[in-house]
Parts: sequence; C-alpha cells; structure tokens
Amino acid sequence: MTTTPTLRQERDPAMTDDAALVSVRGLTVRYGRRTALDGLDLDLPAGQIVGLLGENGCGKSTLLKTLAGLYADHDGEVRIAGHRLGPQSKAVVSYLPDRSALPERARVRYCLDLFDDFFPDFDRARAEALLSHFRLDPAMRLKEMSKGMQEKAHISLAMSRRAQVYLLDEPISGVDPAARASILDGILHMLDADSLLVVATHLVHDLETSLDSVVMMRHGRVLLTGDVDDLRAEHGASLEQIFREVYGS
Ligand SMILES: Nc1ncnc2c1ncn2[C@@H]1O[C@H](COP(=O)(O)OP(=O)(O)OP(=O)(O)O)[C@@H](O)[C@H]1O
Repeated sequence: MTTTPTLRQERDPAMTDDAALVSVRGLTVRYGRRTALDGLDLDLPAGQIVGLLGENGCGKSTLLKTLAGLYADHDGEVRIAGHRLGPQSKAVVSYLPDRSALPERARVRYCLDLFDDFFPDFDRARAEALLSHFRLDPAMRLKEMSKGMQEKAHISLAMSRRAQVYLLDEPISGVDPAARASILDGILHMLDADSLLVVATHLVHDLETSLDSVVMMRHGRVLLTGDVDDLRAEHGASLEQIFREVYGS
C-alpha cells in the first residue's frame, strides 16, 4: 500500500488556517543537535477526537508539549484558537503530560485544590463526578495508587478544565484492557461538542471506535492524516491494519 499523504489538504504553506482550532506551519523543535519536529504542518478543527499515532521517537510528545506552550524555543508558526503560543493559548489548552507533574505524596483532594487555584476554567464538580465514575477516593494519596488508578486521577483533573483543546499524552497506557472502555466513556462523556481532543497513543485498537480522525507521524513530520471512516473506506481495512501497513513498510 502507499504511504503517500493523499489526504493532506493542499494549502499555502505560509498561511495558518483561520478556521482550524489548532493550526501549525513549519514547526521545528530541536533538542540540541537532534531535530524532534521537522517543519511540521497541521490543521485540526473543533469538535474532533484526533488520534496522534506513530513510532517511538517520532515526535508525538514533543508536538503536544509545544502546543501546550511548554517549548518557547521553536521555529514556525502555531495558532490555537487564533492565539500565538503564550498565556492566551495556554488558557484554552488542557494538557495531560506522559509523566505526572503532581507531587506523588499529595492526596487527590489536594490536587483538586491545586487545579481550583491555578485554572480559572476548572470545574471541580465535574472532576468529582469523574473520580466517582472511576471509583477513586479523593482521600487517597497518588503514591498509594496503582499506575492505572493514577492515570484515572490525572484524566479526571485534565478533563475537568472547561478548555477548548485537550492534549492527552498516552493517557491510558497503564490501564487494563477491560477498564479502557470505561475510561474512554468517562473522557468522551465530559467532552463539549465544540472542543478538540488530541490523544497520543499506541493503543490504536482500543481507541479506533472513539476517534474521528488520525494524524500519523514519522521523523517529526505528518506522514498521513485523515478522517478515520474515510481512511477505512479508502484502504478497505481497520485503522489498526492501516497503522501496521504504514509503519511496517
Ligand atoms: N528532553 C529531551 N532531550 C533530548 N532529546 C529528546 C528529549 N525529548 C525527546 N527527545 C528526542 O526527540 C525525539 C522525539 O521524541 P518524543 O518524545 O517527542 O517522541 P514520541 O513520538 O512521543 O515517542 P514515544 O512514542 O516513545 O513516546 C526523539 O528522537 C527523542 O530522542
């Protein structure tokens, strides 16, 4: 099969797309002499659940961190809800990193207080409802929880900001397969219809039915992007099969 990015839209590479909630042009991020993102272009509209897929080291985490406004040092242009990266873009982005930034001795209740203090858009009732959905006790300390329980706690916090863009970096890698559907239900249940959720994941099979579109990356660039239903129809295969063919070639 071809890995040509046939579904990428033709556009003027210099212009960001005003209609897109997230618009990226020529984004390059380097760690010293290593180039993690290499002139990446991307447009993501509101109202989508987008899977960010690709091999280890292709740049998924770096892209999410950059969109979250954590790398000031980059080349290219990024717009989020029309804002350049900075305080205004950060205010509309809820980012769940692949490694926790919360103190592990903290009780979940204290984390709720932290989010309440730090994020004006934090909806505490929504977080408490999600914690309850996941059967987590707010009195527990993070370090007393299993990896999967910690992930559920972090998801509850990140998804309870009334953000426009949610960036989740491998949010359910530690959760057992049977519980993944319940977590995805919890996430999607809380999502406003006009927000955008981008989830970096290797769990293509588990997320396949939840995703509207995918962005497949390789070597710091977008290799293939498109609507999941369109891709399945075009290739006559499941998303997981398409993924295996693209990255197996
Ligand atoms: N802090 C860092 N210092 C130096 N190089 C880094 C750093 N973080 C990432 N890199 C490099 O940048 C590239 C992209 O890494 P990144 O973590 O974004 O990939 P990824 O697609 O998220 O990988 P994975 O699927 O393994 O999580 C890799 O070559 C990696 O070695």
